Amino acid sequence: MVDSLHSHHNAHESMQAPSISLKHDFLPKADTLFMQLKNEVVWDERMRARKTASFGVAYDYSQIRYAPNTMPGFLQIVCKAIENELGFLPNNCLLNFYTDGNSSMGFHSDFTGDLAEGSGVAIISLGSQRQIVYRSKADKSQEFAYPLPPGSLLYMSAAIQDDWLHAIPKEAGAGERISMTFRKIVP
Ligand SMILES: O=C(O)CCC(=O)C(=O)O
Ligand SMILES: [Fe+2]
Repeated sequence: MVDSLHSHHNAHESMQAPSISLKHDFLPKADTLFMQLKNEVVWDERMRARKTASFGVAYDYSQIRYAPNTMPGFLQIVCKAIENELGFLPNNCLLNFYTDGNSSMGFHSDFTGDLAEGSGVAIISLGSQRQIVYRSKADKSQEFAYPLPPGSLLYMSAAIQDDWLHAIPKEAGAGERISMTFRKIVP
């Protein structure tokens, strides 16, 4: 099922929800992939708030440079599934490992200047369910929260980043979560 909410670019836009799309049960066997990534990935610990890893083309993210890294076959399959669903083939997958409910990501917008024309950011969630919260840049009081169950696919167009910040807030009691963020980067 796809929940797609389209904002109308008018004066009341801040009252509209962000035009993300969220598809539940996109990825089968989310638990298996979670365990495989958790155990087999060489996690980068340069960041304080969470562990990360990058596959595919080199990528600069959050002031950290990730070297090019071969995309393993099982991630190439996920990239193909995303191409089927969203119409672009990602060439980078950045993983975020939130070890517990204290791991978080503060409000930010993703840089879109290096994304291929017509593509945005796709996020597959694995492990413990967390919420993503969108906050309107025009009216900070406007916030919209969406639960991200394991196996779900969230898509944000590049344009959403102009009008909205997003965050993964701390959540007491949450367990381990891995998010897989996919981009088609133009070198
Ligand atoms: O972990 C998530 O679902 C959000 C990731 C994110 O916003 C990012 O990597 O920029
Ligand atoms: Fe982000």
